[in-house]
Amino acid sequence: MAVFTEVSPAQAQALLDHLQLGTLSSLRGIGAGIENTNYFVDCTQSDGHNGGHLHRYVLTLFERLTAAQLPFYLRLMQHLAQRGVPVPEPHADASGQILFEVAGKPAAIVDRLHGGHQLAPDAFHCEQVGATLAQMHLAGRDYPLQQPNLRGLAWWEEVVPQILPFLDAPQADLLQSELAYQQQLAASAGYAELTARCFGPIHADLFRDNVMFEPGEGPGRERLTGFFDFYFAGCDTWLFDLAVCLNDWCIDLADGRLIEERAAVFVAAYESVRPLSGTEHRLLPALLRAAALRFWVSRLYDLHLPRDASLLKAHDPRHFERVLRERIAQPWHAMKETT
Ligand SMILES: Nc1ncnc2c1ncn2[C@@H]1O[C@H](COP(=O)(O)OP(=O)(O)O)[C@@H](O)[C@H]1O
Ligand SMILES: N[C@@H](CCOP(=O)(O)O)C(=O)O
Repeated sequence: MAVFTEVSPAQAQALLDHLQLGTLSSLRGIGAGIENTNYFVDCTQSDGHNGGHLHRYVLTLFERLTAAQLPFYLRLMQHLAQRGVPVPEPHADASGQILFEVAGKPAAIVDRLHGGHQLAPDAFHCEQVGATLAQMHLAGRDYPLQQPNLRGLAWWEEVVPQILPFLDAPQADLLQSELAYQQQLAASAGYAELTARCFGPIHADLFRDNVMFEPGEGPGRERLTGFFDFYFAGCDTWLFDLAVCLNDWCIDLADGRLIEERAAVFVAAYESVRPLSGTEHRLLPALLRAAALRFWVSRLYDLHLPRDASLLKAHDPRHFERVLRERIAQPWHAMKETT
């Protein structure tokens, strides 16, 4: 069940009319979401010939985020799309508004990306995600809105004490010691350099299920069509975003081990667009630990302290416990480009 709020064709058409997007031809609820209500919306726009062109959009009704919280995310998508980053662009009305109300919920219409997820990525997929991630970071540098990463250190400090009673002793030790390690890191001169120079809007949740690919030329040459689901975005170090990606795109999901060849390709592609500084190279192992901790904490929190009437289906926290233990036991440095 992922359509939490029903939208009628008349309600969808009213929004399409307001945005001058054409005539509704199909409205289908999307089953995959766990957080918002999403519909695929197809419509035709008359060009005076052949019955018009088909345009494909996604209508999202926000079930958790409020109208006050949404501009940071939606304006970021608009900002990035207008700078050529492949992300769904929210459609604006004649006055420039991009946030509307449908069936009593805040709502937006964005472009539909072509293709589907690649849940078993190879080096070619990682190369494309790495390069596009760096492109996105650079394009976000002049984004004017500010919001911290709401799943960053301050949030870990707030929720770790609430989670600890649910853990066994080795888990509690690991959680506390890793939090202390990350607090020290955040207070270090190297980290201050990252926040001063290598910082901006990040996606912060760019897992395999938040990127689309479509078939390309030749077998195994799928082409990236875009990043989506920006609703954990915030301002943080670019290196944290890279670490989140490496911990999902470049690991063996069975045991959390980093697949070093794939990670090296990912980082090299990223650096082909934005080279990492010496400090970023030095701190990558620590940020890989931070990125593992972030999702271990959120998964523990969602499992043990679900929000009232939560729509979330909790993911398995043990996966990111394994990833964290791996990153501590086997720190990984990307080779620094020397050319
Ligand atoms: N802009 C988009 N283009 C194409 N498909 C999309 C787009 N946005 C969402 N989807 C589809 O809807 C599904 C659910 O979206 P998602 O953002 O993950 O929902 P939720 O936030 O509820 O988890 C995705 O897996 C994807 O198939
Ligand atoms: N990627 C996170 C969960 C975030 O949910 P999403 O489906 O909205 O991306 C995790 O794996 O814990």
